[in-house]
Amino acid sequence: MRFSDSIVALSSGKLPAGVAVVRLSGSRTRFAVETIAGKSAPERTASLRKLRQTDGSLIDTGLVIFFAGPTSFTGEDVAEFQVHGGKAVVAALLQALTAIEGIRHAEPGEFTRRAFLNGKLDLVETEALADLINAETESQRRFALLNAGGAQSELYEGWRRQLIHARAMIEAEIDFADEDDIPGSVLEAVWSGMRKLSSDIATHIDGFHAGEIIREGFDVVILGAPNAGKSSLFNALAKREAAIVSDEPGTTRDLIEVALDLHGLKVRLTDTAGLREQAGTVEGIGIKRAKERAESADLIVLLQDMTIAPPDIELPEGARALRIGTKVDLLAEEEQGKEAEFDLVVSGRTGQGLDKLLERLGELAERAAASAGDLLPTRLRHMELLNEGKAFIERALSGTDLELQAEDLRLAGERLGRIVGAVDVEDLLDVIFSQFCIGK
Ligand SMILES: Nc1nc2c(c(=O)[nH]1)N(C=O)[C@@H](CNc1ccc(C(=O)N[C@@H](CCC(=O)O)C(=O)O)cc1)CN2
Ligand SMILES: Nc1nc2c(ncn2[C@@H]2O[C@H](COP(=O)(O)OP(=O)(O)OP(=O)(O)O)[C@@H](O)[C@H]2O)c(=O)[nH]1
Ligand SMILES: [Mg+2]
Repeated sequence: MRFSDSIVALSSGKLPAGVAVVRLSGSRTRFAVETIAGKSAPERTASLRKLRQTDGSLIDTGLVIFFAGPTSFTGEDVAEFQVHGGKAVVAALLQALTAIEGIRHAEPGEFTRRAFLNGKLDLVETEALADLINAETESQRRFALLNAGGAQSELYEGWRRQLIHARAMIEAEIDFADEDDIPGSVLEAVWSGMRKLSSDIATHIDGFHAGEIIREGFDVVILGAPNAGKSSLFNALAKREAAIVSDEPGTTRDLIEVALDLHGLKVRLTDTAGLREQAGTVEGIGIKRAKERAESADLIVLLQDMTIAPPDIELPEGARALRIGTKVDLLAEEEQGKEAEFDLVVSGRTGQGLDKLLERLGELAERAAASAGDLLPTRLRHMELLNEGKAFIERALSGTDLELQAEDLRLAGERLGRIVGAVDVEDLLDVIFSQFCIGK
């Protein structure tokens, strides 16, 4: 595919920085390198050059790398200028490049969009590349890298090939039905293959939440009566004073969230308003939010002040909870039998039990998350298409008319093709590429 404009952007991060990478892609690339760097640059080799404005004045001395299309990231001619990472240096270089006819600033994700349109990446790999750039934890990085390398795409392409093969077998049966040279067992094998495929897709779909835990984080909500010590524990785990602590019951009203990295997994921890019946308007809203938030949590950490009688707190049905006794530092020696009533006891004041709690949270997150090599749907977009595809396979399986059954398998394959972008996806591209930053 040939685009009329060449595009340029700062591809490295926030300035000032040690070094900045300015990337250029498109048919004007060779000319731009000759203009700015004085002469052409050798392919895929860094050369140190004086970079100049069109009037001959020096912008910076930097490294230039040229990648000839189609064997480049975008599939077009690409050049990179690695310059000193000053704001004015980069501004002057971008100014000089965009002053060249046919070169303009890139839009967010536009380099990757060109890579996709030139067949360098499919849609699932593109989404995984966005995840890789946003990865903050080890598990996010490994998961994204696997899919950016095409593992998830290969799974879907394999399923699509099976569907195409099954259709071919059915078409042959339709065409030669009276010739008796296609044994009946061929169709039997086709349908048993489709039953297996449908169940493989179902298993794959079931893994979505495990993948979501890697991508979005394991969702832990702290609940308890007012003054139970929720915010104190929350701050101690977050290692900063993110929430206000006071001896006044009803201090916290809004949901407050921090992200922790436990065992290489993202864990989202939310502090909430203390649950009680008698509360003012604002506190009442906070309590409603706390309850709603708890409904969708992966884990509830239920806190109870060990020095007072246990309040009556109802957890959402089917919720997984850890019961934590707080303020253990205030417990008299003769009361220590109480500890047996809890999964763990802690003190936000002395720090007792915090390491154990973090360890437990990490273990539970690990258990709920997918393991590194698992292939899972990573977007609701995939889930919708997988569900639709599976429904078509099931309709084919329960059908009786070979023509209609073959058509259902075609529709199923079309849905899988939409996931990787092998069939018309024009309508999706803007959504997907807008996830990227400029320069990618
Ligand atoms: N300086 C720099 N570092 C970078 C990138 C970049 O664009 N520039 N990348 C950008 O994201 C990543 C590396 N990804 C890349 C992927 C493909 C090609 C490429 O030239 N592909 C050709 C040739 C492949 C080959 O020779 O093996 C191709 O696919 O045809 C380059 C970088 C990470 N590091
Ligand atoms: N001794 C002792 N005091 C604690 C401990 N944890 C909290 N406190 C005290 O208990 C009071 C309430 O603590 P918070 O952390 O604000 O309690 P909360 O559960 O967030 O309360 P609300 O936001 O009002 O629902 C404060 O005075 C804290 O200093 C603890 O482990 N030991
Ligand atoms: Mg609080």
